[in-house]
Amino acid sequence: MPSSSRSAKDFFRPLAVGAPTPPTEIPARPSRAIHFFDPSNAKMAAKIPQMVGSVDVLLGNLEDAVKADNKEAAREGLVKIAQETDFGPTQLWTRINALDSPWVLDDLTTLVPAIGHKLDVIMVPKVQGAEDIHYVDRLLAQLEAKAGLEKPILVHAILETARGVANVEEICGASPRMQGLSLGPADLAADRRMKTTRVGGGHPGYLVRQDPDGSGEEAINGARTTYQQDLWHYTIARMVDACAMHGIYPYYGPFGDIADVVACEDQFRNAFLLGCVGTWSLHPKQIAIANRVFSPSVEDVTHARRVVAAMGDGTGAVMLDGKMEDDASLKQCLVMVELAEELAAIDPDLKKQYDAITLPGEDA
Ligand SMILES: CC(=O)SCCNC(=O)CCNC(=O)[C@H](O)C(C)(C)COP(=O)(O)OP(=O)(O)OC[C@H]1O[C@@H](n2cnc3c(N)ncnc32)[C@H](O)[C@@H]1OP(=O)(O)O
Ligand SMILES: O=CC(=O)O
Ligand SMILES: [Mg+2]
Repeated sequence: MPSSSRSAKDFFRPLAVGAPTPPTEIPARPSRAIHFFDPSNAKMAAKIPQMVGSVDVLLGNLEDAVKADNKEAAREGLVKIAQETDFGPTQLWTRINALDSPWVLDDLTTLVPAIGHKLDVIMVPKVQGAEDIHYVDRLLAQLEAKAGLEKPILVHAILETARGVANVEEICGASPRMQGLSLGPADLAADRRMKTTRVGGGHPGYLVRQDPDGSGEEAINGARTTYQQDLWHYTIARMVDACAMHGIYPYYGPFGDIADVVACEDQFRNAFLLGCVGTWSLHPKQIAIANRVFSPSVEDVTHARRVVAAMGDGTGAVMLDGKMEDDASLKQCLVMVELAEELAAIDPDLKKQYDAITLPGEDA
């Protein structure tokens, strides 16, 4: 039973007469990169139609990073772009302003009637608890009913306050519209009073140091290897569990050091390995990084397919390359194979690479 004040029998009922029926399952649509753009920035906005098809999600950002004086222009700009663009296979998302801001009500009451039929997901920032999702859920149902929408708009929460992290499970289970969660490391760091000044990524001061080679002062002050740690491990791990428990999807968030494409790739990969399905892209050059990292490698898909083939009916244990494989490793391999199939369906380059895989005993 979802963690909600609604009873199980009411959970999937529309919250307004005439609103579309909420989904009982959230589709696993590829969303490796959620690419942010400011619809009030003419140069950026002009690039959006050409980006369709090259990125899984285009997100018109209305919140932080849009100047207060441009909030209305951003909202109107998004309406125009959405109305004039055929998004084909690319999803259209928006990030609305915070629920306590002076702009959010107009965001929702403008966007849903104007472009609700094109909006796949609304990202809600600074979500503190289930009550925030309940508010958006009801308002969306009312607006969808009024606009005559047939498909419910999904909701994505950014986890970027200490209270939000403490309430992560109830947020994920607050509505059948919940599509997923993103980490908001910049706001979260501020809210937690962390002593960082960056937008995501690691910090050279957050480390562990190799033990001294002996007990004297010389050993203590001598050369000792240090290992930088991931500041976001705890929060991402909590997000992944909460999302998996509720059948929704976790994402890393922003990586603000646009020039450092290497550390960006590392941060994205940590999130991918822990269970995230995608990340944000703030600059066009981060899209290729996200697409690469959040697509299983040909080597991993090859191995996964070999395990699937070796495991026959999926039970028991077999040896492959000197390693034991059984029902549980098979399940991990199926995650990889299914993801590869989903991505191949929308990415012709990946499809070519995955289709070229041949297993021992198969014809090339
Ligand atoms: C903590 C958070 O809330 S994170 C989420 C909020 N932040 C954002 O959404 C930031 C989005 N990104 C941006 O605003 C910009 O990319 C910035 C400010 C980071 C860098 O912008 P610039 O200094 O203009 O980058 P740069 O000069 O490399 O841009 C190259 C080209 O790409 C365009 N471009 C830059 N970012 C984007 C983008 N996100 N989408 C589309 N086009 C973009 C620029 O307009 C420029 O176009 P041009 O060649 O026609 O002049
Ligand atoms: O909104 C994102 C963040 O890091 O804050
Ligand atoms: Mg934020």
